[in-house]
Amino acid sequence: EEDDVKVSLVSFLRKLSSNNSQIDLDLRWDASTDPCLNGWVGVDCRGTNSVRKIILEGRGLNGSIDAGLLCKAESLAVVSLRDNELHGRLPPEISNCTELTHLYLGSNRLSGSLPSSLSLLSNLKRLNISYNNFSWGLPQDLPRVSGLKTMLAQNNSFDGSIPQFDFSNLQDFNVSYNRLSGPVPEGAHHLSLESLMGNSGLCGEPLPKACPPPPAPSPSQGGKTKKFSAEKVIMVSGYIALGLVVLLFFAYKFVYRRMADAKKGGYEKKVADSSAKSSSGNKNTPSRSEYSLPTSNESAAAVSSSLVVLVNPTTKELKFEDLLKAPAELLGRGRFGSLYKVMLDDTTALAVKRIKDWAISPEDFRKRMERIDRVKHPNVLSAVAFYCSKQEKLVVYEYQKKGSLFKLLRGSQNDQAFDWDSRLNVAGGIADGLAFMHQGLREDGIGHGNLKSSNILIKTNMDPCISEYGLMTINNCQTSPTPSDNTQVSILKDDIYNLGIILLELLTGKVAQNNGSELAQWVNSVVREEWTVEVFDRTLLSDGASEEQMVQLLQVALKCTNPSPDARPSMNQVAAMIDAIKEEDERSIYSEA
Ligand SMILES: Nc1ncnc2c1ncn2[C@@H]1O[C@H](COP(=O)(O)OP(=O)(O)OP(=O)(O)O)[C@@H](O)[C@H]1O
Repeated sequence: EEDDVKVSLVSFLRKLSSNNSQIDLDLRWDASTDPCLNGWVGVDCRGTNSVRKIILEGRGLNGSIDAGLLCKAESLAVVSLRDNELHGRLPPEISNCTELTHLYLGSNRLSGSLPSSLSLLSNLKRLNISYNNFSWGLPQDLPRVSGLKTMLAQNNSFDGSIPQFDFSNLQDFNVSYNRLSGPVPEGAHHLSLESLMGNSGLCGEPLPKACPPPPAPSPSQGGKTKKFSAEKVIMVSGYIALGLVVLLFFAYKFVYRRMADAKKGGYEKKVADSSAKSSSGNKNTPSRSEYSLPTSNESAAAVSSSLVVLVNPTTKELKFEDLLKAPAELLGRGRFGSLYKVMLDDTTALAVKRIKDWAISPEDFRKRMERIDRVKHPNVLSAVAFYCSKQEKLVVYEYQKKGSLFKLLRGSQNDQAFDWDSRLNVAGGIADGLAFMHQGLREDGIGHGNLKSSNILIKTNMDPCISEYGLMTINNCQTSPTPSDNTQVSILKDDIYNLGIILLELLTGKVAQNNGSELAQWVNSVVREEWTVEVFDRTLLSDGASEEQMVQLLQVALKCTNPSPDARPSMNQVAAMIDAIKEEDERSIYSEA
């Protein structure tokens, strides 16, 4: 019996590592020894012969899960295989692990449908399958697992509707960035937007899009809805646009009233007539014009609450009302604000960042934005315009249709090509842009402040361009573990740390979570063990990318992510180091030729 379990677990690991004997050696799983007494790495026992936990996180496992073999260890309660490169399905035999309470499979490449037998795991408390490629519907009888407290399924390709969970019992729930559709279930209306967004077909509270009126019966009982018809897509985007216009309108009215109230010391009853005419305002120079908002003249806040246009994206000059009127779509909502795609006309798309909770005065904000606008680099996205009032801060950029580096990296996990030359070019471009900005804005102490792969956009020629420069100060955000005693310096040191994390993402093909410290720790631990090659994205190695250059870039990344801010290089030095690697690259191409 017991031997059976050992043999099964060893075979399970073989399949998990796709027969990588080095991993077998490292983990010391050996059927002739005892998992509980002989220290099988990643295995935890209760007593002597009952395996309770198997934790194999971030070990570069790239095989598949044989749940039949795994669940021979019947007493298993915790299984965590997250942050690997596992592919294939989650087999239905997972239900043989009847004692399972925690199943963590996040950040792998698992695909196919989730087995409906999951709902037989009656002890399951925490399920995390986020950041995989699972598709089809979420099992509709999953809510049968009555003790479920965590259900994280974000960033997959699930379609169909959201099952009727007992939401009052769920502590963590996230199904964002899938292809779910239909109404948000009753009982889920109190959930945060973050846990549902990124599903273009979902409607109802808390999403901005209302559901169409009844007769339409709730779609997809079986959870296997087909793709939307073109008609539906058009209808759905119509609703989003409408919802947003209404939302922005009310936001604007709210902001205006609050300002009017403030001006009157809060005593006088507000008499603001928000139907005030849309005055086109006092036009100044064509390159930099300020438009008064449609507030009544008595409002002294008119100067601060104005749309400042920095460049003209179209022949006609942009007005705040144009933004309000145009169809818009919520692209994302981060910790620091939301981003809307606004279609000015058929050809002009803008990205409007609405910054949340930034205690900066409108005047300081205006100065800051204008200061940043004076330092221009091809790898840094300049703002088209910005709007500021006491409550509302918007920054308008040109929409970049190729999307972000984050998206590109995730795509490359799904076998979309992102070769070494392009990655090196992206790395160099980001460093050049940042070095230029750091130099130009050093005295003002303006750094990027929120550097991460989703804020690196990819131009049509595959060059990177850095978005949202300077929208964070050390006070409203701290992304890296840099102590903030000298804030001016530390925001720049923060950027360098974050660039290091982006370099690690480019090298490993893995997407960092939170501030990337886990990714950095993992890379450091592998490098310490002298298994450096193990950290690199396998697709790069199999493409024949230069290992020497990858090691060189890795060294730059590790310098940038040094836990001690003072030990990190300056952005100029980073740019120079990457340049040197690139030059060598070019030389090697020539010599081969
Ligand atoms: N100008 C743009 N053009 C196209 N896509 C953009 C543009 N700016 C941002 N995006 C993309 O829109 C999505 C949402 O952006 P948002 O800035 O809200 O997210 P975030 O960067 O994850 O969060 P935050 O910046 O608030 O920390 C991201 O995937 C981002 O890459």
